[in-house]
Amino acid sequence: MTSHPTTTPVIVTRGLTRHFTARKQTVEAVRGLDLEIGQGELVAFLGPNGAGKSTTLRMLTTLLAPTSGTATVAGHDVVTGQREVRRAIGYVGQGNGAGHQQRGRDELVSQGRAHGLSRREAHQRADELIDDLDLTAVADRKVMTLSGGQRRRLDIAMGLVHLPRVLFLDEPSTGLDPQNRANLQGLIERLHAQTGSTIVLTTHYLEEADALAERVVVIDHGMVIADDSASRLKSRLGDRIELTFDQAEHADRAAQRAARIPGSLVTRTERGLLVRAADGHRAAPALIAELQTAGTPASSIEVARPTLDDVFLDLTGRSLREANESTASATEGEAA
Ligand SMILES: Nc1ncnc2c1ncn2[C@@H]1O[C@H](COP(=O)(O)OP(=O)(O)OP(=O)(O)O)[C@@H](O)[C@H]1O
Repeated sequence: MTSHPTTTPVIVTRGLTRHFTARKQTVEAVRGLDLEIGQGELVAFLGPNGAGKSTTLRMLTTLLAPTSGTATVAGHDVVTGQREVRRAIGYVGQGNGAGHQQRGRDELVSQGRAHGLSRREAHQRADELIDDLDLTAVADRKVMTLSGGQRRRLDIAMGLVHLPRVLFLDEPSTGLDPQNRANLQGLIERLHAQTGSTIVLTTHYLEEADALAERVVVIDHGMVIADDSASRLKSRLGDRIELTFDQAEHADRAAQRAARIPGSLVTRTERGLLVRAADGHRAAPALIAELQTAGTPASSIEVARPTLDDVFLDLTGRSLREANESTASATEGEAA
């Protein structure tokens, strides 16, 4: 289940663990993470709220010390080589990094100066980033007047000022509308292609992990439960063919026929059959034709390619979409 980087690892964790104790209760936020991420990979940590994604990121960015285990980033230990790690990385947290009253351009220049660039270099770098992150029209406005999407782009620009080898983005598109989310994803892909730097982001959006990441590390209850490309994770599960029949004996005969589809897994349902097969979408037309010829036609058929939510459901017995929705409504309830 684990995919190994083909390039030199830039992030390595061994048994990385973090516990929190609050009101005499211990929360095992991250439980023994073993990961290797290669130079230039674009990786998404995907998991429901509270899975341990941010805690992992905060340990990798030296903001939080591990309870046990080790992690190295760009060859430096996150505990003993904090300063070196910080120099090698950019980190964009969930909050906004730029000051509200400042202009975006000034914030970028100050950030460059803080990283040791000369005034001229800092201005030059700010210009480049404003261009790269589509901020030209708004760079001279006060940060507080920017839209959510524009602020996220400015935050990412802030994280990139010092040309980091590794960029960490904690839930970059949370709170953005679908259009801005899509724009931001396009931008992250473009940055990755342009700079070749390693990008690690956390998300609980299935579509985002699917569309963006070359590698999806699925985290649940503080542990890695799957680690591969989205397409491989899904293809292992197989397409889903759902057939319904007017007569039970037709379904019986169809089950025998469907069992001959290579690698298929056939289950009887109340009204028919559920078939899982790697190339189900290709096998389905022949199956329908055969059932028709045999005089046992299906009354309806639905073919669906698996989603990452199906993968999560298969691994945990829970839907990630529902897990997120229930946490969101619980949080709204608390806030009310
Ligand atoms: N400072 C803290 N004190 C106590 N518990 C904490 C603290 N930080 C995180 N936790 C707990 O650790 C667990 C993992 O939290 P974490 O923020 O890493 O999850 P996450 O996967 O990033 O979730 P989200 O998508 O909501 O950001 C949760 O149960 C959370 O409540």
